[in-house]
Amino acid sequence: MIQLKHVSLEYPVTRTLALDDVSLHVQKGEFVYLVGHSGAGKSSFMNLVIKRTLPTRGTVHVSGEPLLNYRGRRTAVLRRRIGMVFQDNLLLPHLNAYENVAFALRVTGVPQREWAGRVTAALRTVGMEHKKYALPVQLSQGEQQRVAIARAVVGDPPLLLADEPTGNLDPENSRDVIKVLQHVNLRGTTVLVATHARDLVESFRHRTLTLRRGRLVRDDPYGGYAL
Ligand SMILES: Nc1ncnc2c1ncn2[C@@H]1O[C@H](COP(=O)(O)OP(=O)(O)OP(=O)(O)O)[C@@H](O)[C@H]1O
Repeated sequence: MIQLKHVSLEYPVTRTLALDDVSLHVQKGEFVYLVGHSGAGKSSFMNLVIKRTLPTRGTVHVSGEPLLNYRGRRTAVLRRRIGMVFQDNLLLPHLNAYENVAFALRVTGVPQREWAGRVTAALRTVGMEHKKYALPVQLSQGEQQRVAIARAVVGDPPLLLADEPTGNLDPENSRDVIKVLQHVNLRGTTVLVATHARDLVESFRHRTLTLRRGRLVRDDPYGGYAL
C-alpha cells in the first residue's frame, strides 16, 4: 500500500531534513501507528503519501505505483483513494452529520442515488447513525470526530491516514476513536495513525513505526511506545 525506499525530505527554504533515509513497507490491510516527538517528521510522512510534498531523494510508491506517476489530474485520483482524518475535524458547521458525510460523495462525483445508502452505512460504521440530523455544534468532540471518520471512509478508500485523530479528545473518546479506526481496518481499509498518545499505542497494540529527527529508528511489529 505504501512503500518508501531511501526517502529523504529536505524543506528547501529552511533546509530542515524532515525525513532522513527512510525505507519501509506498509502492506494492504495493516493497522500501523506512526509515533515520534514533535518535529520528528510524522506529518511530513503523511504529506508525502498524499503527494502534498515530494521527496528530495528516494522513491515513494502508493498502491503499487510510483508517486511520480500520479501527475496532474491523477493526483486527484490518488487523493480520492486516501481518506484523511485530522485532529481538528473541520466539519462544515451549517451541515448536519448526514450532509457532512454526503458532501464527500458529492465532491467526488458519486451519483446522488448512491448517497443515502453509503452515508447511512458509513455513519453506522462509526456508531453515529442515530445522530445523523445533528449539526456539529450539537455533537461532542468525540462524536464530531466519528462523523469526520465516516466522511473519510464513505468513499471506501483503500487507505486511511489519521494525523493526531485523538489530539483534542478525552481518554474515553480517544479510545472510542481508536476502536472505530480498528473497525474500519477490519472492513479492509489500511490504516495509518500518527499519534502522541502513549496510552493508546500501549493498549491497542499494532505495528508501530518510530521516527526520531526524521529517521525511522524502530519498526516494531507487536507495537509499544518506545520514546
Ligand atoms: N513547510 C515546512 N517548511 C520548513 N520546515 C518544515 C515544514 N514543515 C515541517 N517542517 C519541519 O520539518 C520537521 C518535521 O516536521 P513535521 O511537521 O513533519 O513533524 P511532526 O512529527 O508531524 O511534528 P508534530 O508532532 O509537532 O506535528 C520539523 O523540524 C519542522 O519544523
